[in-house]
Amino acid sequence: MIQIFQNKDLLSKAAADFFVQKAQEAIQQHGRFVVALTGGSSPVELYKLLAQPPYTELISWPQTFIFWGDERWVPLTDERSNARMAHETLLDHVPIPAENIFPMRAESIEPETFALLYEQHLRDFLGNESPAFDLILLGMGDDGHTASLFPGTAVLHEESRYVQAYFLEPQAMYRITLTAPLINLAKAVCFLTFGSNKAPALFEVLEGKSNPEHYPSQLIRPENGELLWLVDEQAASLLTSANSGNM
Ligand SMILES: O=C1O[C@H](COP(=O)(O)O)[C@@H](O)[C@H](O)[C@H]1O
Repeated sequence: MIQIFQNKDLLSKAAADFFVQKAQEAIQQHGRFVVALTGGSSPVELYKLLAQPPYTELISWPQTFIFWGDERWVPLTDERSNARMAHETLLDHVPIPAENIFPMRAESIEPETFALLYEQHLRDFLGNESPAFDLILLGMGDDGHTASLFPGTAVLHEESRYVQAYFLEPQAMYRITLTAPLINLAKAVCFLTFGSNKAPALFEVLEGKSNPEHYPSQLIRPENGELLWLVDEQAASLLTSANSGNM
């Protein structure tokens, strides 16, 4: 489902409503809410909203468990860290126990080893049979990447591993990412996409030919879960109206 908003503020409010709804549903159904956060610029407003009333009071933070969809392999204090941004905008301002937060980073360990450990932890935490997050938040880059699933990378072809680390040559840094097979087990996946710079890729992802090698966001198709695209009018400017619902 695609929902189109006049601007980023309305989109972020809708994302906050969706987050609260998924948190309340999950806690009512199985006593906890397990979510993977996204990095980048797209979720900043959402995280700030979740840290404020009325949203923050509608979420049971002690029953909320935070993972990440991807990370830059940099120290948690580095300004490029997705976890640092989430702490600054959200996690440092809500009553969530530190032991409920699982950043994709540890010191004194190789990224590939860390990815294996993170995957094992997720399998233990979510259940090995079908490790399904209650919600995965995603952004989409101007090039159609999502999480750290970048165009032309081998990780796009991953079929069995749920977390992978690899060296991303153009950025000269390691990336850690959930893979498409794990993301597609989620009960709900929500993309946040705004700005005219995203319009060409959004058109290709949603209405272009199947080409996940160039537009990795096309890989995200939850098997049994809900897929929601929250998009602003600028990002949606190239979509046909048949594909969208304006809000
Ligand atoms: O590298 C990344 O980029 C994507 C998209 O970022 P945005 O700034 O366009 O929102 C993001 O979803 C991902 O978490 C991040 O590591």
